[in-house]
Amino acid sequence: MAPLLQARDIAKSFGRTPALRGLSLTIDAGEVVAVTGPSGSGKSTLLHCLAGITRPDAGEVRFGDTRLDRLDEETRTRLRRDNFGVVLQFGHLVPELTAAENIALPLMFAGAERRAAHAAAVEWLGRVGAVECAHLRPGDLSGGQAQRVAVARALATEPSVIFADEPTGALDTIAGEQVLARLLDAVRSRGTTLVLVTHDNQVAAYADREVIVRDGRLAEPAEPYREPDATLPEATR
Ligand SMILES: Nc1ncnc2c1ncn2[C@@H]1O[C@H](COP(=O)(O)OP(=O)(O)OP(=O)(O)O)[C@@H](O)[C@H]1O
Repeated sequence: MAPLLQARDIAKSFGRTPALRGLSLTIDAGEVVAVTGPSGSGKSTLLHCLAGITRPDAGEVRFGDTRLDRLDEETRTRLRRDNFGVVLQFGHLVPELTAAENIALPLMFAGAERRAAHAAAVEWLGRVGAVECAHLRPGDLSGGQAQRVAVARALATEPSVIFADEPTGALDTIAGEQVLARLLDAVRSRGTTLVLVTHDNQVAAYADREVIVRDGRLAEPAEPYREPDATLPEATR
């Protein structure tokens, strides 16, 4: 399968603080990849580079055949809007708009007429189990409801990749599991690629693959493959 997202040897510093120090990662279409690692190791910076939000200081980032790191701001923004969905730790919904309007907004940016966008928004709220929230404003939603709305908003434009940065990090276990289950159901049934930053091993366990970031690089697998000890009898190897 052709890789959908590729980072090759990317580096990024903030002032004198190196966040990424030569990291390479390839993600195939339809993969669910969990990005884990210690606090401050560079997970969010990696996500932002892959999503074309941050431009790395060095290295390459590809989405399909397109070099994201070479695009100008305007083209990158358009590409992001057409292809990527983002879910952050605290939904980042527009407080003045209802849940349905929050979801309808990106659909209208993408060219949908208001009434059709609203109907689609309500349908998406149904799919994430939050249809009762349609007319509520973010201030009246629970944390779990707000994250479901944020998930619905990210999914509604039918992006090929969803980038999620600690999407359940602010929720209790049960609410977090429900949000995650809806997100995973939706991406798996549509073949959407999901890049999920999490510090939670239980969340990472739902992914097809876990990559660990340490000090701005990918860590070696925790338990690298070891050759069986040839001096032992076969049955005990
Ligand atoms: N906008 C910024 N300005 C200055 N320093 C930054 C900025 N973003 C990240 N950094 C620094 O870069 C390093 C990596 O940060 P990053 O947020 O990518 O790590 P992380 O693994 O996602 O951390 P956490 O799990 O705590 O969210 C840290 O030292 C951080 O302080």
